Amino acid sequence: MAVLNYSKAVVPMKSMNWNNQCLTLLNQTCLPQAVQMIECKDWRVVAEAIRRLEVRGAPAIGAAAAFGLVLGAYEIQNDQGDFEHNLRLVAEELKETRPTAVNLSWAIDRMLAVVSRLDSAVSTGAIIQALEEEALAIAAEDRQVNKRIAEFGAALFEQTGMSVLTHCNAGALATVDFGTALGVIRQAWSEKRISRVYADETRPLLQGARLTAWELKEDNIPVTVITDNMAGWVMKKGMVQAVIVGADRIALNGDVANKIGTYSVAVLAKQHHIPFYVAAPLSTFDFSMETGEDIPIEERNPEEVTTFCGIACTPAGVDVFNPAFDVTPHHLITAIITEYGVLRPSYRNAIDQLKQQRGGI
Ligand SMILES: CSC[C@@H](O)[C@@H](O)C(=O)COP(=O)(O)O
Repeated sequence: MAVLNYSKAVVPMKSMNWNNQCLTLLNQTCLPQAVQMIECKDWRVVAEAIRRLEVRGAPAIGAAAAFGLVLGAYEIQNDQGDFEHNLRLVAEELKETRPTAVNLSWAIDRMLAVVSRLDSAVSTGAIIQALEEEALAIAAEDRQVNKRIAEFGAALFEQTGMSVLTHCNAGALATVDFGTALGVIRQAWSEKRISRVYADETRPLLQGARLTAWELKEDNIPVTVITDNMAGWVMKKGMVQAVIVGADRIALNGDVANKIGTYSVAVLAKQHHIPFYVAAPLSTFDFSMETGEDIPIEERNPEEVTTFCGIACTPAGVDVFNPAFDVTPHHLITAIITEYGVLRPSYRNAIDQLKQQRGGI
């Protein structure tokens, strides 16, 4: 694995780049202290980067895994045995890197569907080319989708100069570019509808304090970082007029899995009569899941909780519970902003209507 350190001036704020059979990832575990790129020429490096959260955020891990599969295809092209069978083994390993964000399996399934559609007589080289084109399409579409989400979402902020609260990081880093919740914020800021963002620090891995604050500062959007336990007081004092977050998986009834702590923020927003918005592309919807009850919740290494910046902050050997996500029930969600428009309760009906309009999804 090659690691490159960049000066700030030459880094476009994009989470990844594909060039000449190499996926370059902006290493998010190093931010904000260092801007470091990881060069992935082996699909296993991509898989490890997803596991370690070097690349993270639902749409970003989907796109990274798609490029990972292309790297896998290049590697196995001269192997003994059936190419498609071996490709599916790589696909399975990539899919298993993180369980909650459905964009990961969505992207891998979309890649495999390309292979299934091709004539069986087609050469391995042509299959790889088709896979590479599909991965590039997934990445390119992500930006366009986020721009559409941003336009629909910004219109929800009807006054000028509003303050909003966000949790975790649903920005350019968490997508290929621009972001979902932070995309809406970027757009609303440019239209002067939003004047300040409160960023929950988002324990245990500080995606809010490290990543959201970094992105917003780079864009000169005023941001105030608060610790997670301050959100209620900030709402009580009337300091925020809306909450907007991203999502990792949305069930048919509108239940939303997102970074641990999102549920608490939604409960607080309800108590303070503050609208709670979710911004997510259709690739984050899991149409096979009736409710959020069935969404698999990733549990991560206890060390993420027992240490802070590498220093032990609990007694050795203490029991730890470390779910990376929680599920916010649909009744706490004011609206879900997608690239096809704003969905309002009942989400089941709204999703059905969307399906009908699009002739299936
Ligand atoms: C547009 S990103 C939406 C979500 O993926 C994001 O809010 C989130 O929960 C990310 O969790 P992470 O564990 O950092 O991958």
